[in-house]
Amino acid sequence: MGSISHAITTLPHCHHGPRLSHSNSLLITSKVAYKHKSRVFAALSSNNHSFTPTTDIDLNDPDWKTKFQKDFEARFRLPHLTDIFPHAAPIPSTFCLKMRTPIDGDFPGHYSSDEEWHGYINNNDRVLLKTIHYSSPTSAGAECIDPDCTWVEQWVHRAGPREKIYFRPEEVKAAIVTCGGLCPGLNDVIRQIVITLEIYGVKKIVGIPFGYRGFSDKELTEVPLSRKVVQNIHLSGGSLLGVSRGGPGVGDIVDSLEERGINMLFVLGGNGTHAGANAIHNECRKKQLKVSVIGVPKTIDNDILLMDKTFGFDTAVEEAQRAINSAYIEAHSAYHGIGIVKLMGRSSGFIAMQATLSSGQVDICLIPELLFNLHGPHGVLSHLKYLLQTKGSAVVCVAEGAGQDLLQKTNITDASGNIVFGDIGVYIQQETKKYFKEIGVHADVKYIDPTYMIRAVRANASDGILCTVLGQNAVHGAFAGYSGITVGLCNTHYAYFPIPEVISHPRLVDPNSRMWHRCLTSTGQPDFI
Ligand SMILES: Nc1ncnc2c1ncn2[C@@H]1O[C@H](COP(=O)(O)OP(=O)(O)OP(=O)(O)O)[C@@H](O)[C@H]1O
Ligand SMILES: O=P(O)(O)OC[C@H]1O[C@](O)(CO)[C@@H](O)[C@@H]1O
Ligand SMILES: [Mg+2]
Repeated sequence: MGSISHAITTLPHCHHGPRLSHSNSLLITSKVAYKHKSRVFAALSSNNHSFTPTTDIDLNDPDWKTKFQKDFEARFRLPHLTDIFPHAAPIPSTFCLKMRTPIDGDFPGHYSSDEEWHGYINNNDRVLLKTIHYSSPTSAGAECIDPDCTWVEQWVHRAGPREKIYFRPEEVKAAIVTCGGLCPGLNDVIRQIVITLEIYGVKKIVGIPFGYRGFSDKELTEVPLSRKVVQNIHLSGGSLLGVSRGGPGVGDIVDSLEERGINMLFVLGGNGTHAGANAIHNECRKKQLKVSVIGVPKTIDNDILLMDKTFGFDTAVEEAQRAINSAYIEAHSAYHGIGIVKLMGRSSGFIAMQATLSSGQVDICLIPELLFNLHGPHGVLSHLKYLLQTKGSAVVCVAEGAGQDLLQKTNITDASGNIVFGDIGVYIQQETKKYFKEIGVHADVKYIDPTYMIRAVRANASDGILCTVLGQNAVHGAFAGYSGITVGLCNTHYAYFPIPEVISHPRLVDPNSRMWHRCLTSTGQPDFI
């Protein structure tokens, strides 16, 4: 490890660099990381496509790179039904776009396939996880494994239809469940899963109402799904099936799967939902059940690791523009106007950052990843005073998880165990009013909280496409025999990931990334510390 500490001591210090908020230090798990926490955080943990090795790397070992890649390949290997059913025999895929006239009746021994069709993905196809070769750990947003930033290819599995499948469509009962909070695009994904299942020839498709709770609540009954039922559901926001937090334990869910005869489960949700999906997958394995559990990441917060973005995020950013623009108009039209907009983002400030970048109307963007002071000579309030003096008005965009250290802890959790935050938007509004009154400067403060309005809208065009492809790939993954996996966009391609790899911690905005620097360039804000 000597070489690492040498490299780290030669790193230049950024005098105006951002102070990382407390949550970031929790992410540092690798041996490499102990040496220089904040830099390695930037190098390994938070970026789009970074990851932290589970095993220690001995960089003095001349073979470290090969070992690293072997470890990586093993970690990203997709769990498959043949792991527990080694003799499971595949059949030719029933998914073929060349001969797609559905066969009437009940599968008379042959499926609509065409051996000449070349539309399949080979199991050995891979997508490159990281595409930038950083030449120095000091490069903005650098993700390096060793001090020389050695180029190490990291490949993940390409998503899509396989030539051989491990389920006979007539033996499939597929279920879809949507959990957690709402997110634009849920209906688009449900719709596409149903449509694709039907193309494979599946007839039994159901929706589980109101998240995992639908597995245990006897009052709630399965929703039969078909192309006809889902045809137009993407035209509205929300979830056809309903969502919930909390609910039954994994054992009860798996018992319910068995009782209902469900052997394909599509789970749409965020970190918590995916943790649940992985536990369901593991329990099914333990009980030797031939069930495929496939996740589709759903979070407007965009806090799932390794993916370009999650569905609903683009729509959220777009919708946030309306609130920011209103805040700007209000602030700009008032004498010494200050507009404050709170956006979602429990631990990740992606919506606030991107909405700020996109609007061009924000002067101060506050995210959970970075500590800030409200009061004091370098605090937000003193900068607001400066903005009123120089520009006449100001707009603040704050993520809901930002500045929680400034608020009284609530010690309240929701049904899923997530901490209920104090309202940072209201707090900033109140403190701003108080501050300007105290210093005798007029300020007209307007506060906008559009959070639930943003989450409830239907997906925009770009999310509509993302949802469509994710939904289709979820079904391809299940028929291919995988389980305990999720699907995501990776450098513009679609990939399958083992669930634990994408939820080991929430993906965060990297304060050393170019994107955050661009945001700072756009707002012109200082560090508030
Ligand atoms: N570690 C876990 N293991 C098993 N199930 C979990 C776990 N964490 C959460 N769940 C279950 O997953 C469901 C959704 O969790 P949660 O409310 O945290 O939403 P989420 O999937 O993270 O989505 P969101 O992004 O909206 O927060 C709940 O029903 C919850 O009980
Ligand atoms: O009020 P609810 O349903 O708990 O949802 C709020 C949470 O949902 C999220 O949008 C994640 O889905 C977070 O940003 C937010 O904290
Ligand atoms: Mg969550």
